Amino acid sequence: MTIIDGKQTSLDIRDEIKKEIDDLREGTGRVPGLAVVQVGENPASRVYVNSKVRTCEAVGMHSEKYLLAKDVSQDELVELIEKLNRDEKINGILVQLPLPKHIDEELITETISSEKDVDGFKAENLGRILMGEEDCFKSCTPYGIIELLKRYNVELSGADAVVIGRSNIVGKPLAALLINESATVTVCHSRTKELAEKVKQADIVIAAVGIKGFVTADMVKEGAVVIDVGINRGEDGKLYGDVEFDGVSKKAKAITPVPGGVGPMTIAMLMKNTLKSFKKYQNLDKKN
Ligand SMILES: Nc1nc(=O)c2c([nH]1)NC[C@@H]1CN(c3ccc(C(=O)N[C@@H](CCC(=O)O)C(=O)O)cc3)C=[N+]21
Repeated sequence: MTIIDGKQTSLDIRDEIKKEIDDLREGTGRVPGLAVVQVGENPASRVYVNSKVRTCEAVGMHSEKYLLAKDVSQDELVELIEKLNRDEKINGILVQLPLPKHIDEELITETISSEKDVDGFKAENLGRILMGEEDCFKSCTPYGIIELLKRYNVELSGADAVVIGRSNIVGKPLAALLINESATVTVCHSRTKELAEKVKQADIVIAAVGIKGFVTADMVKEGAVVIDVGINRGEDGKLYGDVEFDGVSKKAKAITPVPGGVGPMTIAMLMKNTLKSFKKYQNLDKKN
C-alpha cells in the first residue's frame, strides 16, 4: 500500500516553480504577483490565506494580502477587484470563499478578469476545462489531484473513476479533467441511488463530500486508488478527511492522507496557475 504524499509532492512542485521564477527574474527583472483577498476574520480562512501568502514568499512570488471588514459592501469589494484587474504587478486574484451572505459570490468571481482567474472558478474557465483546452486555468484542487495521480503513475486511461461530490469547484471540473484523461467517470452525490455499489466498482475513488469518514472500507474495491478531498475539522480540533483512513487504507493500493494529501497540492497548483498567467502576460508583452 502506498501513501500518496501530497505534502512532499507539493514541495517538489514548489521547487520547480521557484527555479522558473528565479530564471524569469533574471531574464525579465520581474516576478509573478498574486493578490489574496479575505473578507472578515473566519479562522479557517485565515489559516489558508496565510498559507497561500507564505507559499508565495517561498517560491519568490510577489503577493499582496487584502483583509476587508466582514461588513464591507459588495460595491467596495467589486471596486478593489477592478483595481487589481488593472494592476500590472498582479497576475492572479484570489478571493477567499466563502464570502459573507450579503455578497454575491458568483458576481464577485465573475468580476475577476479571466486572465487573472487563477482559482479557475469563472464559468469561462470551467467551460474551457470541459472543452479540453490547455489554454485555461484549471481549478486548483482538481488540477492538483490529476497531478498527484500522474506523478504516482496511476493509469487514468480506461480507468473507472467515481467522483463523490458535484460542486463547481471540485466535483464538476474534476470529472471533466478525468474524462479528458480518458477515464470512465461516474459522478455521485446526495441523491445518488446505490452509492456504495457504484463506489465499489471504481479503480479510482475521489471523495469530495465534506462528511468526515463518509467512505468506509466496505465501499471500496480491493486495490483501488483512493483520493480524499475532505477537510473536516473534528471537535478535537484535528482535521479529518471524507475517507475512514484506517479501514480503507487496508484495502486500497494507494491512498492520500488528510492532512498532507490534496490540501497542499491545491496551493501548489495555485502557484502554478499564477506563474502561467505571468508567462502569458510577458509573451503578450513581447509580441506588442
Ligand atoms: N477562492 C478560494 N480558493 C481556494 O482554493 C479555497 C477557498 N477559496 N476557500 C477555502 C478552500 C480550502 N482550501 C484549502 C487549501 C489548502 C489546504 C491545506 O493545505 N491543507 C493542509 C492542512 C492545513 C491545516 O492544518 O489546516 C493539508 O491538508 O495538509 C486546505 C484547504 C482552499 N480553498
